[in-house]
Order: sequence, then structure tokens, then C-alpha cells
Amino acid sequence: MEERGSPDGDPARSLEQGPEGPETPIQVVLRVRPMSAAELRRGEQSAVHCSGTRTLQPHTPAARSFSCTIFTFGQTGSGKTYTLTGPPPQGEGVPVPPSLAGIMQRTFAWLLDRVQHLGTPVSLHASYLEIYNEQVLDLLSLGSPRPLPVRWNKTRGFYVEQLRVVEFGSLGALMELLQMGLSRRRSSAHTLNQASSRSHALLTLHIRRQTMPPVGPGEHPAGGKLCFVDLAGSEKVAATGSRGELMLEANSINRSLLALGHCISLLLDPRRKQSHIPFRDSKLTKLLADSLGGRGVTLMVACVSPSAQCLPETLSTLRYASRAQRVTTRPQAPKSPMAKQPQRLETEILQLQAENRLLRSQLSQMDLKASEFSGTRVAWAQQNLYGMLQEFMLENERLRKEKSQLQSSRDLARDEQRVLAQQVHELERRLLSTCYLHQPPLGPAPPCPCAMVPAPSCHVLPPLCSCPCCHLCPLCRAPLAHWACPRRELHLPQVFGPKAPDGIPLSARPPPWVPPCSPGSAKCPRERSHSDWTQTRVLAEILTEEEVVPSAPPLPAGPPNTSPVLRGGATVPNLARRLEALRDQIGSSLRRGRSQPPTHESKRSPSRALPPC
Ligand SMILES: Nc1ncnc2c1ncn2[C@@H]1O[C@H](COP(=O)(O)OP(=O)(O)OP(=O)(O)O)[C@@H](O)[C@H]1O
Repeated sequence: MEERGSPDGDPARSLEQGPEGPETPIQVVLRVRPMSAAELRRGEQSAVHCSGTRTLQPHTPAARSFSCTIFTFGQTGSGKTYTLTGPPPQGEGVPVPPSLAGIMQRTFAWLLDRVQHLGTPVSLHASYLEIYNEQVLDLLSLGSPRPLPVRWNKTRGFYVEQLRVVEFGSLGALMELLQMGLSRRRSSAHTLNQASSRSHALLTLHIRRQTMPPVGPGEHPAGGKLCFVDLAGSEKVAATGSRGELMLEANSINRSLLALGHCISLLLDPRRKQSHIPFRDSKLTKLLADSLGGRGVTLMVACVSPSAQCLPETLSTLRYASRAQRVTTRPQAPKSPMAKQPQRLETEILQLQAENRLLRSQLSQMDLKASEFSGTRVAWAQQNLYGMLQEFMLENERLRKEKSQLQSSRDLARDEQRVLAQQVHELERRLLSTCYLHQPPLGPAPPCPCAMVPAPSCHVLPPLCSCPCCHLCPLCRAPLAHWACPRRELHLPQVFGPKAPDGIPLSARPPPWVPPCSPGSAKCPRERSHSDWTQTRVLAEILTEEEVVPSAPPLPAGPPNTSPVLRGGATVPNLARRLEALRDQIGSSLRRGRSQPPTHESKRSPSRALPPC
């Protein structure tokens, strides 16, 4: 029996073959059904988009907030405005047939239709501007347009400050805005075009879902952006016959187009693309920077005239177009504030979690330590530890303040005491001199070089102090100042004790009115600086209200049977009273310094408490 089929068992090979046809791929077609009623009810979005018969684009609707730009370029009169806006209406109320509609009208209609069927509310805003002679003017401004500044910041890139952004909700409203802008745009007639645009015009639609935060005044809405750019045409002034203002406009147009071409050339070079692109060279390149070198989707429409006369310009436009189509961009949706918020919240949550973990571990450590102790006392101490610590800190602070007050009080009392002691010295000296002058003269005496007093017969004077050791001048036998008595501290108020703060015994200290002695002098118990002397002298003068001179010059003698009068008008009894008052004051000052913080009253100069001479 004959075996059917091939030796390897492939039944297809065993069949008889006819003539072979051409290799044909398997036909695969894709059919996307429309959204079901249930899906639409749930508010679901379509994630696939058929753009043409052979292209299907999967996408997430929320992530496609791209910045898209369509711009037309070409020679003047080549049909750029026509391409974007279609022919002008043939008369009032005569609509332009849909087949002649421009890219703008078609896009507007498509967009409004999509928005209506989107299922979620979308807000739409429009702005319209022109760049005329390098000035940005608002074509939708409420008043007459005025030049607006172009600014830059990190989040928005280049933008026009104070540009009016108008919200619209219908196709009709948008068409009105378009007509308003077109009617305001500058145009003039020249040889090649009866209605030649003399400015670059940019109409921008901002599209965003209403779930985003509302737009503040003067703010540009976040979300998708669709920008229509109608460039003014390049023109050869010789060909258009432009003169005067037209020529100025033509120059400005050509300059900005040149800057645009330069940027495009640099963007073509992948090495230069990362480096500096001179977008700042013109307002036009600033406002197109995002579309050309940024993260947008760009469509360029090159327009040319079929006329042979325009052939060189046509070739130039084609070269321009050829260059431009090699520029690549990397479309990227801008992050909305809502998109940033979850990130921020996430970071915050992570930080809080870390902090929480740390606190928990600290708490568990404290529990561990606490468990090592027992008894209610320890537990109470732990509970109240924080409160106790606070109390200690407050108490410590209070004591610190008190201590510093006491220290300043002590310093003040010391100063006061020092000044009063000086006053005592001075008054003693004056009292001594006055008493001496009051004695009747006992005969002529030689002039006294010690200059403590004039040279009357001084050797008969009674002792100046109660101690028996009163010193007399070795030349004239006049009594020396009280300070010179070696046992002086025994009969003066004990201010510092036997020793003053500087360690020098009071008996060895010269009085403050003595001028500084020469360094190294054997008579000088302690070197006194000139500033010490000046300070003391000034103090003494303030306190005694009289001039104090270093050598104590002779005092004028008063009339017979009267008390001697000092230059300041002081008499002996007055001086004695004053001396007593000073001594009292020293004592009270010391007591106050030991016991009380300084008061406003005690900070005053001690001389104010002295009785007048
Ligand atoms: N596709 C077209 N079909 C019919 N007419 C057209 C077409 N394109 C342009 N035109 C006509 O050509 C003339 C010039 O067109 P348009 O004003 O759009 O040129 P343009 O490039 O914008 O010029 P310009 O740069 O000077 O503003 C207009 O009268 C316009 O109606």
C-alpha cells in the first residue's frame, strides 16, 4: 500500500504544488471600537488616538499637556496668512466655505469639539500679540496697545509681561477674538501684496483641565498650549519698492527672520545644541525659543509663490524649510502645580516617618532605662524631670541677674568711695591751710619752697591732728598736709582699712592734688601717671567748685577778725561741715554698696550730695 505524505510527516509538503505567487504579508488590521456607554458613564478617557489611516497613538490624556506651535514662513505674498486664517470674508454675513478655512479655524473647530466630548471640564484662554518693529503689542488689549516687556524666569521661560489672556468657552467667542486681532494687526500694501502683514503675529491658546488650581490675575495658565505664528514675509526691498516706513518695517522683519534662521542653524548641530543658542537676539526668537529648542511639538508650514519672478526667494524658503525640518525637539509636558504637590507631600511624609522612627527609638531607650529603676520616687522623678529642669534653669537665670546687679552696685560704690576720699583729702588740705592763715603772724619768715602755705611763722601752730606726730615743713616749720602724718589712718574714717585697694597704705599715698612726681624719685611712694593726676584734679574741681592747682598757691587773707575765705567763697566752718558730710557719705555709700543693688539715684555723682561751701 502506498504511503501518503512526506517522510518527515509534513502533510503540506506531500500535497501537489501548483505555480508560486508573489510573497505576500499577512494582512493585519486594527479596529478600535468606540467607548461604550458604561465606560463613558464612568468618565473614562480614551487612551488611543487614530491619527490617519495607518497611525495609532496610544497616550494617557492627562500627560499630554504639550506646548505645540504651528508657524508659517516664506516670502512676502506667498500665502502665509491665508494658510493660517483662510481668505477674508467676502462680505458682512457671508461665511467662508469650510473647504477654504485656514488652519486656525479648523483647529479651533476640532479643539472645541474635543473639549465638549472630553467629559471633564476644560478651561480655555487665548492671547494674541504682534511683534512690530521689535516691539511687542497686545492685539487683545482693552485700550490702545502699548509695548510690553518680554521677561524670562526659570519656570515659564520667556514670556510677555502684562499680556491680556482672555477666557473663551465657544467657537464663536474664539473667532471673535481672532477677528479682533486680525483687524488690529499692522498691514500695508506694496508691489507684491496688497495686504502685506508688517508684523509677526502669535495667537496662543491655553488649554487646561479645571482640576488644576485657578489662574491668578496676570498669571499664565498651566497645561497644554497651542500657538499659531504668522511670520511676516521676508522681502527684498528692491523688489517690493518699499520706502520710508515700509522700508524700516522690512528691515526689522528681515533682521528678526535672520536671527531665527541663525538659531535654527545652530540647533541643527548636535554639538552646538547643548551650548548657547542666541534666542535673545530678537523678540521673535525669544518667544519661539520654547517651540524650537525646548520641549514642544512644532509644525512649520513653508509657503512659496509659483511665480517665476519669485523663484530665488522660493529656493531660499525651501532651503530654510529643509534646514528647519532637521531640528529636533524633545516634547515634555510641563509639571502642573497639582503634579508637584504629591511630590512635596511625599517628601514631607517621608520626613515625618523618619522623625517618628527616631522618636520611637528614643522613647524605647528611655523605657529601658526606666525599667532598670524601681519605686515610686524614681517614677515621680522621671515624670517631673522636665519640670524640675525648667525650674532650675529659671532659678539659675534669676541668680545670675542678681549677681550681676550686685557686682555693678559694688563697683559703683567703690567709685563713689574713691571720689569721696579724694574730696576729703582736698578739704583737709584747705582746712589746714585756712586754719594756719587764721593765726596771727609772729614775725617774718622766709618763703617756703614746699608751697603748702605762704610763709608765715608756722612753728607755733597747734598740732593739726590729734596724734602727736604732726609733721612740720623742715624749712619753715609750717604744718604739712594731713596725709603726710604716718599714723593718719588711725584718725581718718576707715574707708579701705589699713590698705587701699591698690595695696598701698593710706599713710604712704600722696593726696590727689599732688602733681605726679618724677619717675624714680625717692620721695614718690608710687608713680602716678599724668592722666591719674588730671582726672583727680578735674574731679576735685567739680566737687569743690574751685580751681585746684598742683602746687596749692597762696590763699588770700581775709579782713581781721573774720574767718578766712577761699577763692570759691568757702569759710572754715563751711569746710569743716563739708568734710563731715563727706565722711558720712563715704560710710553710707559703703553700706549701700554692700547691701543694695544700684538705683538710679545712686548712679549720680557724689558731689551732688555735698553741702555747698
Ligand atoms: N492658497 C491660496 N489660494 C488662493 N489665494 C491665495 C492662496 N494663498 C495666498 N493667496 C492670496 O495671495 C495673496 C497673499 O497672500 P497672504 O497675504 O496670505 O501672503 P503672506 O505670505 O501672508 O504675505 P505677507 O508676508 O506680505 O503678509 C492674498 O491675496 C491671498 O488671498
